[in-house]
Amino acid sequence: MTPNSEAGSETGDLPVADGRESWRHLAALLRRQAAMLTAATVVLLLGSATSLLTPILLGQIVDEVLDDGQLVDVAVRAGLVAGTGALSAALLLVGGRLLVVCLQRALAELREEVFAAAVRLDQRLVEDAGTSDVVSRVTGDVEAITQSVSSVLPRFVQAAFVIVLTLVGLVALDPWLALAALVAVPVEVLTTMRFLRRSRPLYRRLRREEAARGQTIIESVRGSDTVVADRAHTQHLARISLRSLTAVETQRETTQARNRFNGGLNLGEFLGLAAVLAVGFWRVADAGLTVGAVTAAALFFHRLFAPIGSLLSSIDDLQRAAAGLGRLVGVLLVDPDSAIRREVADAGISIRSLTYRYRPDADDVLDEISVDVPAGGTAVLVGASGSGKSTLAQLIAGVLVPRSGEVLIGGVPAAEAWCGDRRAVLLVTQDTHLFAGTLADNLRLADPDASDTDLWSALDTVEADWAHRLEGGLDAVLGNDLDDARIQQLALARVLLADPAVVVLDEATAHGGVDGALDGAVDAVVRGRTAVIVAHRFAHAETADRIVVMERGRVVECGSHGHLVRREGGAYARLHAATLGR
Ligand SMILES: Nc1ncnc2c1ncn2[C@@H]1O[C@H](COP(=O)(O)OP(=O)(O)OP(=O)(O)O)[C@@H](O)[C@H]1O
Repeated sequence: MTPNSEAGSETGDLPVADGRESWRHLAALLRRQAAMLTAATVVLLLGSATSLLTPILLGQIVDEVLDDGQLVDVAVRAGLVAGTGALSAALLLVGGRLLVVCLQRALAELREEVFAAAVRLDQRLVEDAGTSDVVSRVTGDVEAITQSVSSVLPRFVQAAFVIVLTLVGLVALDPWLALAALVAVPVEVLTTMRFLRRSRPLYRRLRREEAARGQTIIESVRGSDTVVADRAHTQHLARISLRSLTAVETQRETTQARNRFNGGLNLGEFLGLAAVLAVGFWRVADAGLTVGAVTAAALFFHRLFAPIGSLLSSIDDLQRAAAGLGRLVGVLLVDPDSAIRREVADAGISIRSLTYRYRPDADDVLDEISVDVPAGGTAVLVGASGSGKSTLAQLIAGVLVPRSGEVLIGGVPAAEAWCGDRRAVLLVTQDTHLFAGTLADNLRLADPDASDTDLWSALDTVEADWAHRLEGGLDAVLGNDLDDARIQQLALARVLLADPAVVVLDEATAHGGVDGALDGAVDAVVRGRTAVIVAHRFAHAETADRIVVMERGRVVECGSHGHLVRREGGAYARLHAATLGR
């Protein structure tokens, strides 16, 4: 990973690309749209050039009127003003649209790359940085860039073209008038430099603070059970308020900076226009310049200001987009292959003195856990909601990495455990997700090389009889009408296809309902592997090698069903009795 130059300590370690890195990436994406980009540039240049004719024609109309010219000449020129105005508007519209299309295409590619990289990120890095940091990059930052790409950038490019061509026109009309117009330049430059110096760090701070606020909200919602149990509403609300207030305060500072910037721009415009009119007065009196020419120059200058204002105020949005781009490209800087792979000796699980907290400043949710599951054995985790079962399951699956103690699969840390070219351990949760595509697409995520026969065999093993009734079979496009239990069956079929040595099922049968419709599928998936099952019912506990009973992040009992259920007053016996009594 490249060093993180921008991410603050508050949001951990996800890198942010610097300007050069972001530009290099953007340029590579734009090169793929070279033809359309060239067409857009040519059309925009033509549109800007055509728009220059309007002030010249209006100046000529002024001279015609002052010289008592023919009405028909005035009318012809007025017609030309309307015609060139319409042509210029049409060209600028078409050029702007072309530009938006190629920028949107480039952005779509970037978004796909970033999304693909985000889902491959090391979970520990994501947790350290704060989940909401990743989420805000693929949502808020993408939104800031999309907005710039769709409206700000085309406006910026158009404005830049109009400014350059208008300056050329002004010099051609009368160099003294062009010189007078330059009075505005130092005011504009100083105002802009001051604004850039002030706003750049402000925008970055704002994005960080918004991410931190999002993270606090996510944590409070995720841990709502504990918040309610500990009666910690007030503290959590206070933390959210504090983070929100900090972000609002920074937002206020950015608005203030922007207002000062706009005031500076207006002052520059006033000084420049006054100078052009004063010099124009002198040039008409002493150098024989026509009133029409000075009118054209004043209009040129005035016209210059709309694009200058638009260009300079676009800088504001472009900076926000640039900050977002740096954060997006930063996700691409994380090397997904940096994860260490180590071959496991066998499929046994060994957990030693494991303690875990989600954030360095949070409380421990697991405390000194030590459990062994021999290769091929099954352990069932039971306990009240919030006791830490899912956290332990994720640590065993290597999705989370211990902060203290160890979780070993076949002698190597779970997150680094591989069997040949596959991960040694796989986690299935109750979060059912159907991926867009066909039945085969949903299954081949686990093994892209699986044959149709392999897919049918996996489906039959998890008792997914419904798949045979689908029109189109494996090529049937799956839709929202597939219920959660069926989607869960697909997840279990994927385990068979991925064929890991160790499987962790976190409430993976929850959608099977109380009658245990998925129990047969789970038995099939567990057969021949080491398994850890987080159970919401006791179906698998009765046949498991060992049951691990958890309370408030600790293991309070461990043993077989027969042994634990007979322990009078024991935690498992109580849970079991409570479930039967339901
Ligand atoms: N991503 C997270 N960030 C912060 N805290 C979390 C996160 N996930 C869980 N927690 C907290 O960790 C503690 C243990 O939660 P965990 O989900 O592991 O328990 P559980 O026994 O699986 O509960 P349930 O049966 O309700 O799923 C709880 O206090 C929970 O609020």
